[in-house]
Amino acid sequence: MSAVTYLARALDTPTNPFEDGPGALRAEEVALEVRDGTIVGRRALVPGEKAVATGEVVDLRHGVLLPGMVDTHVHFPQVRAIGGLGMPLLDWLERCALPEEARLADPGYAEEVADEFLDGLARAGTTTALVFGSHFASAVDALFERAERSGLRITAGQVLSDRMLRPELHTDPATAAAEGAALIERWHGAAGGRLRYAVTPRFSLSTSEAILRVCEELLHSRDDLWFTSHINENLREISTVAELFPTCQHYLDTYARHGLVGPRSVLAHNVIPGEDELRLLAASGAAVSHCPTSNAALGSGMFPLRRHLDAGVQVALGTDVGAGAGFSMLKEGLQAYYLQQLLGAEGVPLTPAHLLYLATGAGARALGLGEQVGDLGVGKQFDALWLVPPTGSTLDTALRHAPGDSDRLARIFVLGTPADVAATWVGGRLVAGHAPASTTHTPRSTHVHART
Ligand SMILES: Nc1nc2[nH]cnc2c(=O)[nH]1
Ligand SMILES: [Zn+2]
Repeated sequence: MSAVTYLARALDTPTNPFEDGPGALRAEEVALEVRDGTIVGRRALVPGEKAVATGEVVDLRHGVLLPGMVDTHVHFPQVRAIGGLGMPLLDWLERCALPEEARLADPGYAEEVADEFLDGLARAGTTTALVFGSHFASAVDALFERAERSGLRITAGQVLSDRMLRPELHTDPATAAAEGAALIERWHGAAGGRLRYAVTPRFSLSTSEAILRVCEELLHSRDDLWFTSHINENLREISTVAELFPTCQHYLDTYARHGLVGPRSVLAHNVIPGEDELRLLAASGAAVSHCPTSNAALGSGMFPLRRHLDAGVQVALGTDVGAGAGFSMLKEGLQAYYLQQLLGAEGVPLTPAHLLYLATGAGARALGLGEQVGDLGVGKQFDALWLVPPTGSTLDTALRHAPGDSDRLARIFVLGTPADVAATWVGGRLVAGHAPASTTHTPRSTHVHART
């Protein structure tokens, strides 16, 4: 891949606004020089500057460029189950999610769902995702095969359970160990490290000690595998787990005592955590994936962000498709804002910079990719989404009349949808939508040759 210079009105958060304040928002008209997918140069432009670079130039300045979104919790098999409203978690699982997940026993069905799932991520501007896989090894293979072709950065794994779901979703220790080892061997580190494996018990409610011990063996079979599961989402779930694990101090202990909680662990929800669980999460370096639309849809509760931040727990965002309301991380950021507003004095006032960080840099760091992705600085991959709202749309109007950069970003979170994402790149490769034709500037000539 040769060098391309993108001219863009870029918004990103290279530092953490929870530490540096809303000043962490960087809003610049820039020339980003990208070579082999890496941003090798970044130069602020005088607004409206004309011919600015030699070589291939792509002018994106009639839209807004954001870093690619990082979704830290999203279920591959549930894309066709989105929109199941009116039920709390365990009823929703039984009546909405699990019947759909059982259909992925059919490899052809799983392949179709994998395509819809990855397409949904890319169209929403998501470039990196920690994906809750399928109970069926064949479906996990289908997901990784499609993910390899998609160009997206996918960490995923086989979901393991042996009780309380549906018989066809249950496994046994020997099968889980053999299938997990084969999937790790085949996929962990594939596509130049763009694909990684995560050991994934569904949750302790449906995963016995025997399977959690298999998770422990699998996780420690390599030194760089990932771990993800659910925790503390719903009161009935939590009380059931306490009955099933009477010797555990708390829900997190059911994972921690098998060595499953560490710096490469991401736990979804944690809506109703105990103080000792927050302390253990912070001490272990694990991250929590906050899934706002899912928590609201299932009536799970109001995420205690303040308590997580005070305890020093890493927090990132997840869509939790299909309990969540689709692939849009903009919608998750907006819902996170609403939840904290509704918490009043106990809430955390979130500025647009906080929302952008939660949807990009926080997820990158939670997934150990903070050096590679999460913002549009020199040395990072060109993982980006280009927002171009339809002319005359409300977002188009709102952006044209935004009084400042932070307002522009706020309006993107309030009004932006995947339909406004005109293009998505991963490592400089277009993975969704269309980019403008590049023009080639040669140092000698003054005219340019448009290239399709
Ligand atoms: N939101 C959510 N919580 C879960 N806990 C166990 N499985 C699930 C799931 O599929 N979605
Ligand atoms: Zn989930």
